[in-house]
Amino acid sequence: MPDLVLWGATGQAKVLFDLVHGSDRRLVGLVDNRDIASPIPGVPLFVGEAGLDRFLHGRSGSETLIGGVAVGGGRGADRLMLMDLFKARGIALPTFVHRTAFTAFNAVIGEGCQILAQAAVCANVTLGRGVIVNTAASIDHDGVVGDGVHLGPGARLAGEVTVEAFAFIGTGAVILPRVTIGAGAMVGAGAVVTKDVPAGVTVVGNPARVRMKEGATP
Ligand SMILES: CC(=O)SCCNC(=O)CCNC(=O)[C@H](O)C(C)(C)COP(=O)(O)OP(=O)(O)OC[C@H]1O[C@@H](n2cnc3c(N)ncnc32)[C@H](O)[C@@H]1OP(=O)(O)O
Repeated sequence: MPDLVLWGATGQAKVLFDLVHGSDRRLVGLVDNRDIASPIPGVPLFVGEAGLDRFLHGRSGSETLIGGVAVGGGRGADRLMLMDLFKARGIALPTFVHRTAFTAFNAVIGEGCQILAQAAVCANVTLGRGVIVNTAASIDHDGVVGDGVHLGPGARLAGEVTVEAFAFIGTGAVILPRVTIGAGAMVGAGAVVTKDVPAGVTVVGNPARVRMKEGATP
């Protein structure tokens, strides 16, 4: 039975703990940059990289150690950086797929992805590294989703949608067919995106429009 260590001790850690519950993976440690109480009874929390190294040195037994990064929101770049930090210590990064999720036989799923309860990753979809497909989110046929993207709960991508690296699609957003969401863009919860979204901007509403910061000139 592999032992699992998670970086991140917030809601996403609770979700991944539930995902592995009853499986052959056993959560044995949490790491977080903050010195907080462990949110999971009986699972110790270690603080920062130094804490991770203390945890590793204190381990006994021969169980394989695997890692997961429980960092959600729009923090895809942090997620990939923390994955690399685990890899540098020889900790493998499996993909987590909830038992109720659907993944097509020909979907290509990158290292360290998290596909949560009732999510759907459909035919010919490609996911990069460290992608979160949150609860009941779906990516229809031929979707291409870049590294570190997060699709929030219930987000719906129609066919042939592209989401570039580190974009964050909010809860319940809908992306129409063949649209491209640019790198690092943020799609607000509930938005309906009908046209391509440039890199780095935030869009909200139906139809989705770029949200201007106060004082910004259009
Ligand atoms: C399991 C999980 O929970 S995973 C996490 C999932 N998280 C999400 O889905 C969150 C997605 N985030 C959002 O939708 C955010 O509201 C954002 C990114 C669009 C905007 O966030 P902020 O920049 O902090 O905006 P802020 O809350 O200050 O609101 C600014 C204005 O935009 C409006 N607004 C904010 N979000 C939205 C939205 N999704 N749709 C329409 N309008 C919105 C606000 O009402 C406010 O309007 P006002 O100025 O007229 O009062």
